[in-house]
Amino acid sequence: MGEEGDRLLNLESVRKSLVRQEDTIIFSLIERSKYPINSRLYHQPSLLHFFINESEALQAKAGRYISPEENAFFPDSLPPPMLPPPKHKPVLHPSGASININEKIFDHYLKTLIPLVAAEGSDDGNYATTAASDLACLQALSRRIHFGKFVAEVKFRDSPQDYTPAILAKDKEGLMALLTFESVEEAIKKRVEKKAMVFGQDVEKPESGTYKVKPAVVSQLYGEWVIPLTKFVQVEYLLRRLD
Ligand SMILES: C=C(O[C@@H]1C=C(C(=O)O)C=C[C@H]1O)C(=O)O
Repeated sequence: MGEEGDRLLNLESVRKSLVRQEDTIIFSLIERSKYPINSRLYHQPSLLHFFINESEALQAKAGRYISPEENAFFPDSLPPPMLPPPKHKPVLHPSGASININEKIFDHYLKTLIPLVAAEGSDDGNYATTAASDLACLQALSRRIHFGKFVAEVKFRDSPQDYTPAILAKDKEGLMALLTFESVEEAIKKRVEKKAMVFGQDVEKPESGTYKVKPAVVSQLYGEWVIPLTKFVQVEYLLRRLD
């Protein structure tokens, strides 16, 4: 949401941001698909872990985690920002800051997603560029999934009378039903598949039907993982909304 704060916070603007974030996610996956799995990067002690930790320390100093849209993968012991915190009124309920499901995201990314998008072959030695591309994918996915906090905030503000009883009753299923819009989800799955076709095609031979990342994988990624986790974040946020 940034500086503009409440004025721009509505379901339409939040959904628009999610649509734009699809581009970032798909392009980052296309970048990762240049490299094979490169599993040495993930062996203990993990070079990827080190790469993310050090990158996050640098970005924390530059103020990345001042933004409520950003959640670190290794939030413990990050250095403080060099900038003063923003003066505008926070959009989210303060307890939203305690929701961080990056461990889940990291785990699923490593185990399930990399094998689906990585290039053929097992190791090309490009560990640093592969790690940089893993970080880009992870940050884009994490931002999208944690954006559920903003979606939930908007939905709550639009109809507190519907959400309040379910929050007070800690009714997770009821909250899930209230915040779900199946037609929106179906449209997202179709759109990301189409984007993967357009962004990942061979522009010289579009008829070849080869894509840098399989469009079906992207729509599966959204349907089975990104959307369910965004909804999980929404429920977790709403449960704390009246604390
Ligand atoms: C994000 C929203 O909430 C839910 C989650 C969605 C998602 O993660 O893409 C889509 C539709 C809703 O079921 C929304 O309503 O836009």
